[in-house]
Amino acid sequence: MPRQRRFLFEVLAAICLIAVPFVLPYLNAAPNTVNRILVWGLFGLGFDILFGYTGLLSFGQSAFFGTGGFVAAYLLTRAGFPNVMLALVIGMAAAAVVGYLIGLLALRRTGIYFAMITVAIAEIFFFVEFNPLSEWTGGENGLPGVPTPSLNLGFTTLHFTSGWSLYPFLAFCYFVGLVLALRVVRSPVGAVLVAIRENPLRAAAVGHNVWAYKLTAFVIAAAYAGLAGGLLGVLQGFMPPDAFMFDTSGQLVIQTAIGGRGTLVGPLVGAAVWLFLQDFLQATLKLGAAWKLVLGLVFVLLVCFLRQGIIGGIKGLFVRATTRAPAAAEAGSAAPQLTAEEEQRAAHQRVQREQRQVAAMPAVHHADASFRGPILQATGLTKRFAGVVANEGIDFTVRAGELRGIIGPNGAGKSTFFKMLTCEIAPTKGKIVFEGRDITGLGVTDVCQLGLTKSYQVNQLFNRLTVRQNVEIAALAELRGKFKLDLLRSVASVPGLQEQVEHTLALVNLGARADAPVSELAYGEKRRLEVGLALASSPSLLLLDEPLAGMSPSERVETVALLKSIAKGRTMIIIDHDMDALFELAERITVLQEGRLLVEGTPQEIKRNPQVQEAYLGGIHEVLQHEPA
Ligand SMILES: Nc1ncnc2c1ncn2[C@@H]1O[C@H](COP(=O)(O)OP(=O)(O)OP(=O)(O)O)[C@@H](O)[C@H]1O
Repeated sequence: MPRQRRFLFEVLAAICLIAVPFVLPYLNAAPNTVNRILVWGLFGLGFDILFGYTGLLSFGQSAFFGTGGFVAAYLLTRAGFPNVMLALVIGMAAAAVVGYLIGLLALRRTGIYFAMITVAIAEIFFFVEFNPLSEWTGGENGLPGVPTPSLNLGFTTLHFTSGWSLYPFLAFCYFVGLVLALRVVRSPVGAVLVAIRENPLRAAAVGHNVWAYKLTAFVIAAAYAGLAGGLLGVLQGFMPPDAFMFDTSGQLVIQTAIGGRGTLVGPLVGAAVWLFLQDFLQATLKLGAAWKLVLGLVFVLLVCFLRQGIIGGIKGLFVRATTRAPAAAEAGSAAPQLTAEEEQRAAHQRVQREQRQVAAMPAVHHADASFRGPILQATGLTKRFAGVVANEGIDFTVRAGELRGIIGPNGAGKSTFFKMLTCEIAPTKGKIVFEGRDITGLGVTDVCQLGLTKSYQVNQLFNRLTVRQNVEIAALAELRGKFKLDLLRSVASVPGLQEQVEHTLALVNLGARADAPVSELAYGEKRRLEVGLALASSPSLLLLDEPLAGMSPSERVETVALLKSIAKGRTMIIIDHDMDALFELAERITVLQEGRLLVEGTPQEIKRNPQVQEAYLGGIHEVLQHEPA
């Protein structure tokens, strides 16, 4: 969200919050219900950062809601603490600390296992609150007598007691929470959280410390939950034991799904639907306990017909309307249809234009200028998977500035070799030295940060983001390091980011497609973006795993031309099955066969090598075909 739009959104949110006590009483809305919606909305802001933005579905938020609530309530009711606001902040901090400790444990697992751990944690907290800690928490009686806040302005004191009188205090807390959450999701940290939701493997491979960022989201969500828990006690004048109940976590998940995840205000809207419907079904229609049945049906219908939730659905309609309008305008002034020949000429001119642009740009490099030896040296590299020997005793050296090709029949162990070089998997035996440093046993993130990365054989993109956002994610890792808590700055204000993104887009010839979502790209464009993600981290050694795989002949021509221009001033290793392309591109070729290094040499030597022809027996033709006449 650009800065002006975010500011407009904040002003609109403030106006809505101010208008509520003037409008809703005319609609017979109970102030207590409105206040509860704000508390749940605040609770949901943190949860949405965790679930909607980072993709971590936690069923354990009640643990933090209860912790914050009971710590604040205990201070105010039993410890004689005089300041309500400070007690709320201490409760929030306690929930954040507990969130940090629980996160250390829960984030060791992903997906359903993570969700299961959070369920167990919620249950443990519920048990602890009712049993060993009941003396402090009041057990099933909770903690009565929680005071309401007041604000001394010097000349007068404002008392926020109950109903509409408490509303301004809660609305202010929600507004501050919303503004901070908006800052977080628009910050570089927010961009990385979305990348983790979309493709954690690639987020780690481009150099982000995925685990640390997940922990950050977990702690933020716990802090919001803690503050909301404290406010619940203030709102009710009593801290209820059910704050810790699993139902609380479940209700939060459902409200977020109803309102729309990944929207921040979705949980507030979901809470409004839930609580107004509850009031209406129970108080007006007198349905008694059956209100949950009706609410359940509403939830099922919403999930079936409005999968993105209410706000998500509205947002979708808005995006469709605003993207259709320029498309219609473009259609009105559509360029005349080109013939195939004209299209080919245009493509050729485009490549030449991009190459000229690239040549004019300074190459951004990660390389250690003081380093003089071979850039990469692998010794005795071996990988065994149970009974399968994928690589065996490979010795391999690449000098700085070289463009090396790797070929080998299917299953020869090429991709496994790349995975070991980038530390995606650990070798069973052997050693890897990069720029004079032993990197054996490091992780893929650290190695990328050192300047060694790869593009994948099967695209690993951030599919629901635009081309520009994809490249930004990779560039952010290079510019900010693997972990940085710049939570309150905007992505656009990261120094050097825009230059690096534009440079990379030009390198892979995607400048014109920068704002297109990945899902709208042609296959060849996706392959180029795959290379772009690796390039955006300015590696000193770039590995490309089958960059031409699956491309049409014209896409191959275009991409080979791009690879040539990318290769200038870089060190690259390319695996591909396209012999023509590789013999044209590489200075030296390494041939793998059955996991071992068969031979190494110039393209001419490799073409003539009888061992290579033998290795490609099934494809002997293929190698011979490329012999000069
Ligand atoms: N995770 C794994 N578990 C078990 N075996 C594996 C694993 N990864 C690779 N292999 C095996 O290791 C061998 C080498 O596989 P690898 O993918 O490295 O070959 P490749 O030369 O890249 O093949 P292709 O050209 O088809 O991509 C194959 O026999 C493969 O089945």
